[in-house]
Amino acid sequence: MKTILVLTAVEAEREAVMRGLGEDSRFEVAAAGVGAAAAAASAAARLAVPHHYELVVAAGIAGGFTDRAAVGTLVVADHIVAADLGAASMDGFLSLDELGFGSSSAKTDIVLSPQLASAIGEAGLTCALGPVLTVSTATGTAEGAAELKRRVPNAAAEAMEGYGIAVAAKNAGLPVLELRAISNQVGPRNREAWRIKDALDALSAASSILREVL
Ligand SMILES: O=C(O)c1cccc(C(=O)CC[C@H]2O[C@@H](n3cnc4c(=O)[nH]cnc43)[C@H](O)[C@@H]2O)c1
Repeated sequence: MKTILVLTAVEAEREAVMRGLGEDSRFEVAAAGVGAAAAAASAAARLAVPHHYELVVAAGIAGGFTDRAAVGTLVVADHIVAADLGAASMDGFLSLDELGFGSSSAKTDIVLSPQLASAIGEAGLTCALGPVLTVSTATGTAEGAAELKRRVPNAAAEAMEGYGIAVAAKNAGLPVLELRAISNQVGPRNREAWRIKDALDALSAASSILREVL
């Protein structure tokens, strides 16, 4: 039996995922640190063990785009997009793809992602299936949110680790999923409005469904 690696950013998210998964020896859950670099380094080090893993899951809380994901709801990524990785120009942002340096978008598992989103919905929770952006700087203004929507019009959420985990998974030849619970809206920064406990509770509930689906 192979192992499913679940990576969160911080310990509170790891504990929330563990609460949902319960005692299931198929899963290894670790807090990798905040940001794509920490997440990629941790994922790559773990995935260096040959033939041990079958799937990698990025999980945690996230900001939701107001038209796609409200606070307390869930998002499953169909694509993971490094939305601020590229170059600024007089004509606007240029992605890695436009620069000819590869792709800033990674596709998540084409079967499991919609299955997980549907199962979460059938359990009575609200779940969107759509692009989850990976950013180095959390958005803090309405203009910033609008610019990200220009780059990825159907973006559902933004977080800070997914693309790093997706690159490590791809390099190891493994599929990837991203599961996010929405703690705040993407837009003007208002840390007091973040509903972290609600999001962590939603993450636990969704992790329990993840266990059933896999
Ligand atoms: O303060 C706490 O108790 C606490 C508990 C759990 C998690 C946190 C975090 O701050 C986690 C940071 C993590 O969350 C993602 N995130 C959440 N909202 C956004 C956002 O609007 N934009 C970008 N990232 C967001 C991100 O992946 C961070 O790594 C605190």
